[in-house]
Amino acid sequence: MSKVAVFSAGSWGTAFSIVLADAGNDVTLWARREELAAAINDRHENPDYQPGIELPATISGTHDVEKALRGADLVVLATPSQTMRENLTQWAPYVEKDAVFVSLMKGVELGTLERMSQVIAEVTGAGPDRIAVVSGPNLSPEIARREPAASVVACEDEDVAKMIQKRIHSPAFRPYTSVDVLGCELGGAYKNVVGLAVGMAVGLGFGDNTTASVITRGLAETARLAMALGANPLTLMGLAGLGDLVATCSSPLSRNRTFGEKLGQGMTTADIYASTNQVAEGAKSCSSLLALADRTGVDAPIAQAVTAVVDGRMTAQDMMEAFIARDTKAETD
Ligand SMILES: NC(=O)C1=CN([C@@H]2O[C@H](COP(=O)(O)OP(=O)(O)OC[C@H]3O[C@@H](n4cnc5c(N)ncnc54)[C@H](O)[C@@H]3O)[C@@H](O)[C@H]2O)C=CC1
Ligand SMILES: O=C(CO)COP(=O)(O)O
Repeated sequence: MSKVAVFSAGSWGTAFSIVLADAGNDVTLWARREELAAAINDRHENPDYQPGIELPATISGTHDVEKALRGADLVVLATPSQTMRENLTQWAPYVEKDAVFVSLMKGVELGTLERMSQVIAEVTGAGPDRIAVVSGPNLSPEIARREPAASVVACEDEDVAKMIQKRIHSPAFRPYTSVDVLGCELGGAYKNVVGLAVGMAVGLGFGDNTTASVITRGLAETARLAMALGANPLTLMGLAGLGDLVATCSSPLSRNRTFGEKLGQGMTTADIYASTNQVAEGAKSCSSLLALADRTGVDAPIAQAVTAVVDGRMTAQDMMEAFIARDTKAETD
């Protein structure tokens, strides 16, 4: 059986470990806390992030980095994007020589404005044939319950994408291949920002016309930036673009949409952070995506307004009014 190391035992790392185990892999799930690794081994459950879900026997927990990585030919990364560089710098010396990295993360690093595949390349020196991303409409509680879903595995080397596709195709999880790593990563990161804006509209009490308008203009904004940076426009119409955008913006399970809803109801960013232990990537990546759009010369009104609300410089109500009042233009400009 092939061994996969998964870092770490949060919501998505745990749910994806179930996919990997169901697809026939031997999974070692690394947990930051020893007690959580012990619960995974003793109770076959992750009580903190996927409570009530029985984990397959082929998933074992560990707090030992070296043990997790020994013999693993796939290294799956699912930590918050903003800590990845620091985390991977510590883990990289223990990674097997030819192991392939699979990023599940949906964020853009603050400061460097790098996508996660770029951070992985920089920290480890791995080439594009050893770096893949998996992205799509994959809300982790539904995946953990084995509800049917599809996703995209992207790698610049199509043969590697195909190899990973086989390794993660389970009875409930259907992966498609792509070579458009950039398009998949930007789709995944941007949908979180749009999810925040949609959540704000919901929190303000607005209905489906408002949310559909924000979702659609959000897709236009995502596509504008992604295409300017060289992505395939069809990627944005696919599972890692439209698919994930729809899932995130329509589901109360989305942490980004929920974060936005709380902002819409008048909570401050600091209060929302204090109320959850789970990551809402868009609250950080809104400003890195905005900076990336500025650097690329692309208009990004949603990222701009969401950043202002998250930073406490604008209210959600003012954001919605500003969207409507913007200079009018052609839809496809
Ligand atoms: N939960 C979901 O439905 C999905 C999440 N993702 C993406 O996966 C990534 C991880 O998200 P989740 O698992 O949902 O987050 P989470 O908040 O549920 O779990 C985060 C994990 O990272 C660990 N962690 C937190 N801070 C850390 C640090 N400083 N150093 C090392 N580890 C740290 C936590 O202990 C936990 O194991 C994010 O980029 C997210 O956008 C992608 C698809 C689906
Ligand atoms: O990426 C996700 C679904 O595909 C999860 O969304 P949230 O991070 O908003 O919960």
